[in-house]
Amino acid sequence: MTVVEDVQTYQFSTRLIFYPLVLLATGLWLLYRWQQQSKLHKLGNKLPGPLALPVFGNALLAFGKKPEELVRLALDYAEQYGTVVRGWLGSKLIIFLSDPDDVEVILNSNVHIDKATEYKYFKPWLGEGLLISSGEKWRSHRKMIAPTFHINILKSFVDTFNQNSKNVVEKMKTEMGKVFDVHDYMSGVTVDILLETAMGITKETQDESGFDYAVAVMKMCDIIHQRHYKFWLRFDSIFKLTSFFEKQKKLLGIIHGLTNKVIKNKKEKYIQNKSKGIATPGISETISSSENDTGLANVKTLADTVFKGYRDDLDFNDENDVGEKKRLAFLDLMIESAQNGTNKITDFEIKEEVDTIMFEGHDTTAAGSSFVLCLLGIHQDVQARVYDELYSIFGDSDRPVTFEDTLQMKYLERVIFESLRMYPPVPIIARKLNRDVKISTNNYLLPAGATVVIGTLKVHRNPKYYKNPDKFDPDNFLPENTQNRHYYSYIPFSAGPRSCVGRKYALLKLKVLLATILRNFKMVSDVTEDQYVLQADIILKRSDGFRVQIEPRKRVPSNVA
Ligand code: HEM
Repeated sequence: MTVVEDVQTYQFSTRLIFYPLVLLATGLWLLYRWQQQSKLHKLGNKLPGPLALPVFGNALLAFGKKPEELVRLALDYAEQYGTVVRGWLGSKLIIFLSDPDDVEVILNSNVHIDKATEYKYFKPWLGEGLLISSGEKWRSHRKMIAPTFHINILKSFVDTFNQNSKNVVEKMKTEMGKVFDVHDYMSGVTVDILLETAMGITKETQDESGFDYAVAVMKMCDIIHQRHYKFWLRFDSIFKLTSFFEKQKKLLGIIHGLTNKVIKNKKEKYIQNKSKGIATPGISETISSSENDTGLANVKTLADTVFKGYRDDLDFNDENDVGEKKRLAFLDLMIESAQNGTNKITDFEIKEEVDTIMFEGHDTTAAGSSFVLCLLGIHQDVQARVYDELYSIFGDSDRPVTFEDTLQMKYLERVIFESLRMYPPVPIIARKLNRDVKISTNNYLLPAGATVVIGTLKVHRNPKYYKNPDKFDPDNFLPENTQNRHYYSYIPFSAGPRSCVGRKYALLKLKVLLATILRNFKMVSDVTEDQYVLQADIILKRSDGFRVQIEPRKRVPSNVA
């Protein structure tokens, strides 16, 4: 090659690189200028938050971080910038809120009820079930599903809660004297309970697939969580090229395998019964009359005070009980509605709702109960008080828990509430703003198009509402401390029209399950709370594992033991 040819080749390859680079830089600059002019950016940039880079925004802050490091990062920013923090994920505006007044504006609204676009990663798994759906579909399904967790239906579940709690106690006995992860046991038992209660699948027709299901759910949550904070995984085209996609396919095979089997069994049973002229058994009649006999109708629980200001449909459902309706458990109602056309729901929609309830109904309570057991292992004085309360109700008897007993478990209830305060199983709630909204902090105007993220963990640790917010203290829920507290300073179940439909189910189940475990075992833990490594997955977990030990419980008051 001659020198002239050399120079020509060099000039040609330089142009080949130079011009596309200029074009790309101009494109990015124009995009940046356009972003700066838009209303979303103008209003977004008035909010406090870390310095954002052109085009990337703050996306690189999460780069290379492990899930457990993200909790610390989020809390540090909240510390630095206050109760309103803005972040840019590229051109996407994310606003973190943690002041109860601001939280109330969003959660108590009938306008800002659409879930953030980030929930779309759940779609291959949950479809458009209640957790994700919006508009008329959400409204009509919520109206149908919320009453299936009516208090009268829940009372009929108490025997099943007892039986399964006893089963898990038997299984846990094999761990005596060892350090073990109690979450494994709580996952298994909460899946079994859901299958038997909400889904109406009897023990005889269950197999071991419940545990595989629970493990698959945990792994699926991890993939979805990674898609939230690793921005390149947000693009389906890139995600499909990664190993996560293949893993997700396998996990969904296990998860949907179980839910499809559950629906198929139930449907076959319904059709069989129908051909024999047998109607699906309802629930209300027997329960309403037994409740009146014991005079329990007016007994108020801590939940009645704490959640009074939530203004959701759960209390309305209970207080406006006509008493004569035939009540059906969740899946019975879905199947019957689809078969006889009383409520408009297709087979595909039933599947979406079954997947949603199976997930929301087990993983949350598995985390909730595991946190309580670990905390009691640390706070022996609190555990002794819980045990004494249980002893005063049951003495040394081994009898099962009744619904009436649960109404007397006042201290255990405070312990559960305090644990849900410090370690809320659902650590964030995210909404998409379809309209501009003014919040009370500095009268900020949050623009339509932004994603609002409510950091429950932060809301629950506000020193204005909790004297020692980082200290585990069940007395935070003494009547004198709850009476005048801002309702939205405690939102483990969210609040307003999109609050958790399973709240009452969860609290009743937790009482029966925990009471049974604590009547049989003393929890011990040598891990202190400041050693917990929290992982703000979809569900809050300890990435160091829920490690505890158990000792056999002597059935005598704690000061005699
Ligand atoms: C300790 C246990 C539980 C906690 C802490 C909890 C918490 C929550 C929270 C915070 C939400 C709102 C989520 C959001 O807006 O992104 C929610 C929604 C929901 N939960 Fe729960 N939950 C629990 C147990 C249950 C149970 C046992 C069930 C069912 C059996 C259930 C079913 C649902 C459903 C279907 C929704 C969606 C409601 C809607 O959007 O209309 N949850 N839960």
